[in-house]
Amino acid sequence: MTALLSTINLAFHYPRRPVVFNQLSFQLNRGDILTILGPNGIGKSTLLNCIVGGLTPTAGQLLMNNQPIDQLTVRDRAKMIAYVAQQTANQTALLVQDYVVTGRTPYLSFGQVPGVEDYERGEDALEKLGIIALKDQPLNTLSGGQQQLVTIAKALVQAAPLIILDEPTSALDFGRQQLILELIERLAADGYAIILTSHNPNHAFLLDHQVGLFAPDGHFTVGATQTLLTATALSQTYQADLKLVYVPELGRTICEMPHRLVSPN
Ligand SMILES: Nc1ncnc2c1ncn2[C@@H]1O[C@H](COP(=O)(O)OP(=O)(O)OP(=O)(O)O)[C@@H](O)[C@H]1O
Repeated sequence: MTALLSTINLAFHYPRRPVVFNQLSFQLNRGDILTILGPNGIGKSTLLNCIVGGLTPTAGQLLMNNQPIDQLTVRDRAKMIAYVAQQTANQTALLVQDYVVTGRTPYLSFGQVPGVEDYERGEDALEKLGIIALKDQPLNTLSGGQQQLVTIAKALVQAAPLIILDEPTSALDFGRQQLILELIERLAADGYAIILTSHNPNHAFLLDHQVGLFAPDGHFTVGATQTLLTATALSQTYQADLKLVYVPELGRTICEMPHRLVSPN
């Protein structure tokens, strides 16, 4: 079977800076979820940026359906990959519904304005994310978490088979985190492939698909959550003493910090 996305021996370094990653390979098919974990500053966003074309890998290949991604036009790439960058405050005064519908740009010809169907898709996405009530509000009047949900809605209307989410839950409360993780599961069940980054290993345990784990030396390993995420691997990754606990009520393992952060004398 042809993989939707293949990264083959990918390497990257910023100009005059050390290597961020090297010999990085993995494949992703429709229906797959890859949760990327790793310490701060290790290269998670850089890897995503290479995949979406914001950065050019210094070595290796990136293929989409066996075709080099850099041979796709910008428009075709946008039809294949929807990308939600790490959350920063968005100062645009566009109304939420008008902003979300810009996700339809790859499907519009030059100068064509979005039509009723595009707006309906936008409303659908806002409904899915539970924020339809915000549709007439200017984006720059929303909270960080609300903006994060809006940018995910924009990615959904792009209707690309690969959705890349850089820390999609970073600004969200517990309930909204659950909503996004459920949405990711539903999208995968509908045949989308999803790559997300997270600082919370429990997101990987909850999603229970594939994990991409950056070690502190930049080495990247991909595997099934249950196999790859051992207490030793996670403690090494985060340079912390972490415990894995099986919780019968949840029917799964969770990752926790030790009971006491500082032992009593
Ligand atoms: N534009 C840039 N120029 C030079 N170095 C950069 C640039 N952007 C990032 N870096 C460096 O590349 C490395 C990887 O950064 P990246 O943002 O990919 O890490 P990350 O794993 O996403 O981090 P975090 O979890 O903190 O968001 C870091 O050492 C960072 O300082």
